[in-house]
Amino acid sequence: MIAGGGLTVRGSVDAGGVLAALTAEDVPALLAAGDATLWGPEAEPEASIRLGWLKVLEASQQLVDRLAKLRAELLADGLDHVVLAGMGGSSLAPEVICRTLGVDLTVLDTTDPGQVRAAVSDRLDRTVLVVSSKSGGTVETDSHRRAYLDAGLDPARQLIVVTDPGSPLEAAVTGVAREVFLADPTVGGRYSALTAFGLVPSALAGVDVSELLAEAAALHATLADPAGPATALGAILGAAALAGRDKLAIADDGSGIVGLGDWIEQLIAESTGKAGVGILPVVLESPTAPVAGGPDVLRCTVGGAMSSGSFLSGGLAAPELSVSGGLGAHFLAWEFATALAGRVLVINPFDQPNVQESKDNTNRLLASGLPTEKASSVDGAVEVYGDMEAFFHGVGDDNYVAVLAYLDRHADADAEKLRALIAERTGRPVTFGWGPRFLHSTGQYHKGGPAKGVFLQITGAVAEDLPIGGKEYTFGALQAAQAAGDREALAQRDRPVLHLHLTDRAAGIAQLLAALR
Ligand SMILES: O=P(O)(O)OC[C@H]1O[C@](O)(CO)[C@@H](O)[C@@H]1O
Repeated sequence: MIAGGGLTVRGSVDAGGVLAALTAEDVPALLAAGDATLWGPEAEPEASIRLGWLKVLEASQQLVDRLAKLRAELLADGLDHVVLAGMGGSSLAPEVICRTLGVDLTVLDTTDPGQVRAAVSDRLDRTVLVVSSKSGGTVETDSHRRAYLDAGLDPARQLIVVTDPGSPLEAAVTGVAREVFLADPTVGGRYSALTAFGLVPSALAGVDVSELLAEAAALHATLADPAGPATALGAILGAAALAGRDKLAIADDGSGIVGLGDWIEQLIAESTGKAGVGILPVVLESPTAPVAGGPDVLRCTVGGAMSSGSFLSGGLAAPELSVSGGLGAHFLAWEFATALAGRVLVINPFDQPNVQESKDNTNRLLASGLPTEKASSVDGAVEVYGDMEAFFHGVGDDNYVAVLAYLDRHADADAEKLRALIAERTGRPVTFGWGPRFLHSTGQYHKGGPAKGVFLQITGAVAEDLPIGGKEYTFGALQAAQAAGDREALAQRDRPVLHLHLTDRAAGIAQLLAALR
């Protein structure tokens, strides 16, 4: 057990060799000091502009008063419903923070027309829209902003923007939005939890972010120590992956932190899944949910005060890793550990070289139109493009299955139950991702990580489409092009993809669940 800075890491994995090597080369201290050479010469140019998360806490602390003042002004104006439009690293942290503290925040990270329509028509007159995008060029986020403006949102009163200086979004909203927060450009999206990207939406929704920053500061003081908990975590992740335990099953053990697994998933999958290696996070519904897989899985519990020995039965009966502490400490520790694991795996943890492929395919399909495909078979509300039996029979002992659901994560929430059922049926680790959200997370790993994935893509009929102001395509067309674009990207890599289209979403999901049971 290693404890310090408000975080405790317990692990039964033999990480001694990796830890000794990291210590001998002084890596924890060098990383804490922001040394950009740690990932080799090829990664150095990117790393040299991506280590700002190690020294951002002071600047973040200075945001606290400004945010409190702005929140008070918004409330005085009758704006008490905060909506966050942002993908991946630009929304996952605020979602965890607000859910954990029971603060109401609507997160929009989808192109599903029904889900976007439901958000836009919910309390519009009381809504403050926070549009968060580092690059300022992410199509989903740009489309959300357009949808709200189309619906009549007054930007001078109701629009707040978080972006990097000089982005096209900054140019588009300066003088238009109520307030623009310019973030630190030396912090990449998935490392931005403790910057303006994590803090602005959370504080405006009503979270006192000081506590989060204090927890992170306490952990920060331990980073350079080779005996510190964040280094232990990084050494365990790296050593396990080197030894073939490259799936990280994550379950919350009842700590009250809600959704941390989804944030960790993006951080680890997008940071490590490249050059044919990587760690695949498998987010479980609970410690007793089926994990599946064998010695390739590292079982981890996060967030709680319960010790690993507390688990007597179920999926994570004997977690080999458990991490407990406050949310601020978790954020910084996992970021540090991921950067260390990147060094151990000899990859650049700050780029996402394969995310662009699906985006390029999407753009091409939006311009040229979707290919016409004919269903191989139709069963009730499910159109099958491929061979379902062959797909499931083809799942081998070294595969993982990724369920990719381009659906409404609220209205079609039952689709998530497919994960555990498919894990039980195939005996292999199964991930579940909502499209297009996962494209900014595990999507990098699917294309850049080990070629071991088999992919079940699910799309659904659109009852009522939604136009996007200033664009020739609708949300429905964008969603369909994203799904088709990702199918192409996977097929180009010879990965098996089975596409199911639900002509009636509720009936189709119920049918799939019944078939798997
Ligand atoms: O903040 P942005 O630039 O809109 O990007 C959103 C997300 O998309 C990615 O850049 C790539 O998928 C993520 O790393 C990032 O968090």
